Amino acid sequence: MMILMEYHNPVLLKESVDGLDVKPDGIYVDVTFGGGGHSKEILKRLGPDGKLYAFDQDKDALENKIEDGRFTLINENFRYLKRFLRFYGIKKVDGVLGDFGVSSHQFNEAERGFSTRFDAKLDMRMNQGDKLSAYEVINEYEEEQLKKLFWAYADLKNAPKLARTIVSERKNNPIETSEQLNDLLKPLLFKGKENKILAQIYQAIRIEVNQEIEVLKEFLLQTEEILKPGGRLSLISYHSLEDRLVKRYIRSGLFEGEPEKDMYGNISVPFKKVNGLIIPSKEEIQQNNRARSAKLRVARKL
Ligand SMILES: C[S@@+](CC[C@H](N)C(=O)[O-])C[C@H]1O[C@@H](n2cnc3c(N)ncnc32)[C@H](O)[C@@H]1O
Repeated sequence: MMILMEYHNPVLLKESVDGLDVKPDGIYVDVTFGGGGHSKEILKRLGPDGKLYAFDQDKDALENKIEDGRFTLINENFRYLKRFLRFYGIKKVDGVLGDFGVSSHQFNEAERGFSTRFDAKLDMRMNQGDKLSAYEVINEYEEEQLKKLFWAYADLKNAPKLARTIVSERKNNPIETSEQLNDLLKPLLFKGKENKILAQIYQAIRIEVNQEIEVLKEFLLQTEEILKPGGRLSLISYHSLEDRLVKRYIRSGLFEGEPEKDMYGNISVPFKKVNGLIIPSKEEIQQNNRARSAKLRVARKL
């Protein structure tokens, strides 16, 4: 019997689309289209004159394109949000939704190399046309660069040892597959926690390959420019680095430090948060394990 795997089961669907406060004739952007779960929900709430633009850098997502005159799918990185909206003649929008990270489809396709569960070539590119893959990170990065990324993106205490081991192994043999990488690193990981730590290491490599932190910052800065006053930002993050950037940006329009006060002690900020942090219910996590680390933040453009 053939089992058809779902492309992706949307996380915090109702809560995140509620966060957009969809106006029937509004213009919205879903920057992480994937299987189109959030996009379909936005379209349901839009009237005949509404518009939805969606981005996904993975060409596999194109197979989920929605046939609807109000919908446009753009196969590009959302770091070019403003540029591509301008191409379609759009300067300002009513809401932007982002559901970051990888889709279940990407994670479950062995040859994409995102999962520790399969033996595959080291890859992890969300955009199959990108030059940098996990192979280059593991085989060509300096020991110091590897150490830094294991520290910064996975907070691993034994980052120096992991980096040293990788560099010494690849002098003899290139590390080409996930099985080779797993076999090399597992003996260095805390007994009983190997799989969990390995998943953190993979996530750190994935963040580097897809430049996720830089891309998120570039994207956030553009949302401030393209949202109309009162426009909504509804963003779902899956790891603390991402969530911290989103939280700080919503609070102060900055990624670090505090905003400057004027002579009266007032600060000028681009957004106001709409509610506190929203996380999935126990029921949602039971039905969809991928939801377990999700954090939703919603803000309104001032
Ligand atoms: C968690 S999935 C989104 C799932 C989607 N909300 C749904 O309901 O099916 C994230 C998607 O965003 C895409 N993506 C991640 N970062 C991206 C970026 N910087 N630019 C464009 N697409 C990106 C991934 O390729 C993936 O398909």
